[in-house]
Amino acid sequence: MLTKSTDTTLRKARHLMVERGELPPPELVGTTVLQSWSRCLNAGLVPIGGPEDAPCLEGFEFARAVDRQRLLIAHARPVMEYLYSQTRDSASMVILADDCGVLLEILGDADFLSRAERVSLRQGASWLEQHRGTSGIGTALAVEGPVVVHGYEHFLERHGFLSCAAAPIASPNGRFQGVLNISGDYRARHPHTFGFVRAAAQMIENRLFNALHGDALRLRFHPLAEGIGTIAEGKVALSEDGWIVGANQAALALLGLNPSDLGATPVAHVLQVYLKDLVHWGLQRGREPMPVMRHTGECLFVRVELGRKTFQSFVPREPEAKDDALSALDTGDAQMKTAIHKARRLVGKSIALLLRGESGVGKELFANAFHNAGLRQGKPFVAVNCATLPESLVETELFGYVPGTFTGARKEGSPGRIRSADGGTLFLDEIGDMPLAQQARLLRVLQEREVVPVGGIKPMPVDFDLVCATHRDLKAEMEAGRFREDLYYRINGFNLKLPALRERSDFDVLAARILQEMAPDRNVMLEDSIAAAFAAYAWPGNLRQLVNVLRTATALLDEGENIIGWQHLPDDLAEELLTDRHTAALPDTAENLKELSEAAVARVIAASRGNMSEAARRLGISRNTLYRRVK
Ligand SMILES: Nc1ncnc2c1ncn2[C@@H]1O[C@H](COP(=O)(O)OP(=O)(O)OP(=O)(O)O)[C@@H](O)[C@H]1O
Repeated sequence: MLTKSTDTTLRKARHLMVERGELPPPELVGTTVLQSWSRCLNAGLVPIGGPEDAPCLEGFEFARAVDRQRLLIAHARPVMEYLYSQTRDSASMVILADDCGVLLEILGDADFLSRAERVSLRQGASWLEQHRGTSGIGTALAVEGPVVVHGYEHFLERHGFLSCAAAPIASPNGRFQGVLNISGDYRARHPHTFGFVRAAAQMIENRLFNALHGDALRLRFHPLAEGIGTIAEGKVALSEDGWIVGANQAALALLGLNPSDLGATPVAHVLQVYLKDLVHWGLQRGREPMPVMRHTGECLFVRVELGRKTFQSFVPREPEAKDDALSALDTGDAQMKTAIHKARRLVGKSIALLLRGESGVGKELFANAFHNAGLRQGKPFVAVNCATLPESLVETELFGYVPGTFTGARKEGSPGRIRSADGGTLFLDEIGDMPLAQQARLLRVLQEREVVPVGGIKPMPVDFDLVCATHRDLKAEMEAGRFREDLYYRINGFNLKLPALRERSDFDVLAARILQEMAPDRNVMLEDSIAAAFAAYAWPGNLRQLVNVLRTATALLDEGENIIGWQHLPDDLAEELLTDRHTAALPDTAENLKELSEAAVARVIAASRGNMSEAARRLGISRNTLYRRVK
């Protein structure tokens, strides 16, 4: 608290106190100083003369005091060094004292330090009011707030050459842990010192808070959204089950709590909000402040900061056998497993996901599963194929338009696909095919999180998770100048490559699962020779091609029939399969070729339903040769 006295009134006030032993009237000296003088007189201190016999810790006792405040010292030291660098050569010193007023650390100019030494401003000395009268450190501890004590406001006459600015440092548990103080020659008093000290004390408090609660879920709040991040913001740390375990002074005041309430108050007792809602908000909205009502009816704006512990305890950890939408895509292939595992870790983190992979590998299905595995499940999943949109329509389709923008447009305008994804997930398939002009516009949307519809001027806020997909090499597209570099980095928060079907090791399980989904009551299976041919086939159209083939074959099954044979396959595919031309990765050793050719012969015989003449014809060899081969 700043004092109000001038030199003249202060001289009068001191005269009354020193000469007559009376407390001066409040108009002569500030209340803080007056009350401090009163405490000093009550403690039996005499303002003039008197021996310098106040306590000073030394040796083991001082070492113990330092040890008790190791954390405070470690976090205060860098801040003190910064303060000192700002006040160097100004006949002053920066002091850290503990909660008992014992000076722990001192940085200062050599000349001033020796003057200060003479009045016991040295390590180990206690500067509690009852020991050394009114002073920055002692009075800040007594009033539990920041103070300036200037010149002869100090109770003891011999401290009159000092000007002190001090601010208490609260611990992350809401109690006072120490004091930061700058003392200098009173003639060199600088008006900014007080603000400096208060800000520095808060820096130390923040460092302590983060050191103790950095892993926990933290809330930063203020009655005004703009107040978050300022010196006046409240800050609390929550335990994994939602109890308030740490708070700064502002938080205690804003929530009407005492330090003893910490560890004994669930957040839901002071704020009308559930823990899970705070976590969901943090996951979905990041730094955006959440309006939350106090039980007393006032509104606070709360920024949720999710620490490491939050992710471990609130967000389901990556269970291997998790039953979510992504797990449905796991049919045993190691590459897919890895992709699913990685994607699951990204769920709910608002990181733009870029899916790479050949056409038809299931990128859209994967994106949809990613959406459904997260907290945006139930919100829109909007897929846009950038390759199939006519260039002239890309803009209006994506960004929407305002009424009356062009002839033939809908009277009421259109929100566009991006705004339709608000709250959910936007999936931009074949992003590599988006025209350059629209890339620039999309980039703005992603940066600003706002859409300006075609023909409009008013930006509309949007909130969505972004998943993009491409079968193109976007880096090559960038180098060729067809894809914007800045957009590439925006959409590529994390990229995942989905394997081509021919690279997958789980063909049989995958095919069986697709058949099961297509005809849940029929137990449809592939004839063995077909299963073998399918497993070896290159599947240029990937899952899309496989799904189509299986759907057609299932449709061609007679009633009561449940085995898909060669007759259920389209001719062109059967031929491809039989000629082996498109089989995947042919092994190159003679032995493997022999095995392969035997397998092919066996397949053709099976496809010919054991009819050797037909098999020989299909293979282009005589019946006798065929018989020799199969002997
Ligand atoms: N695991 C799966 N199970 C069943 N069907 C699947 C699976 N994966 C993909 N499909 C089907 O394959 C087809 C192609 O999938 P999708 O459209 O997701 O692939 P894509 O890679 O996005 O294709 P493109 O890049 O050419 O648009 C879809 O009909 C989809 O339903």
